[in-house]
Amino acid sequence: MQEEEEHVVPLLDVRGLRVDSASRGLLQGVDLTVEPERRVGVLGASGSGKSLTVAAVLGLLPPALRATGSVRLAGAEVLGVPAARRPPGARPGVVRQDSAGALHPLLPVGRQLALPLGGSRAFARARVLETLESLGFRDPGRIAGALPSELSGGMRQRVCLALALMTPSSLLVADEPTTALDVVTQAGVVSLLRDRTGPGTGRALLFVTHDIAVVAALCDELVVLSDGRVVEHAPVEDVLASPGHERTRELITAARTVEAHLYATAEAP
Ligand SMILES: Nc1ncnc2c1ncn2[C@@H]1O[C@H](COP(=O)(O)OP(=O)(O)OP(=O)(O)O)[C@@H](O)[C@H]1O
Repeated sequence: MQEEEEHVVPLLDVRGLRVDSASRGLLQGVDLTVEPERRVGVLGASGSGKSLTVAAVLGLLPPALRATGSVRLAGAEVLGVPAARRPPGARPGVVRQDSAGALHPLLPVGRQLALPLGGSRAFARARVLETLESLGFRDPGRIAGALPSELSGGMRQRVCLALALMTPSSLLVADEPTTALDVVTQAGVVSLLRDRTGPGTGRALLFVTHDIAVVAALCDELVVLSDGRVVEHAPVEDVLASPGHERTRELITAARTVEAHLYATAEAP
């Protein structure tokens, strides 16, 4: 008897995604899947197509660009459908590099966090305080009453993560969330993302970055984009041990060079 192959339905299934401007092709047919509770890193040099791919997943492509292909999220076709018109499960939570821009500047963060929640005010407040506390805020009541401008960059990034966790979607999209942070704060955000996504959490992660070291610390799989195409998609440890594409080798070599330089600088008298 033939052994039955395990078939996992992807949570996110991007197929043949092309994005064209009036003058040229920007994405040349991106294929990308994220299975439930997996953490997938998307790596690529500047201009390789990471932001456009994420924008298509989030429903944020600029109207002047033409997109074809398919983006299925939690069973729904969502290519070209803005987040507000999608079923709740197909509106991913998002954490971006620009935490200040992602939050309303004049609304206390507790009120912003309560917006996606239904139920009574007391229920929403309890849920907000509990989420803030679970993300390491020692005085969640004070944070809930603060304006975004009254928080540090790292604190704002944790508030954005709290906001993303309020959404009912099983996909969290993180677009360069640690780039603007110092190394210690960066490590804290990576560790929170690791706790809140992956096996047993009910959430998968699509993590976009330039930083291969962060992908190695956080992700199960790595997708490498180059010139608007996926050139490699494999488990992280396999890619690091034996990169299958020239572009991946370049990214790994570049990361090692930076690391070696940092060590040399740190050890210099
Ligand atoms: N609105 C737009 N109109 C025309 N071209 C665009 C637009 N947005 C992006 N592009 C082009 O599409 C290509 C991919 O851009 P994208 O922003 O996805 O790259 P990226 O990998 O996210 O780069 P970075 O790491 O620098 O953010 C680039 O050549 C970029 O110039």
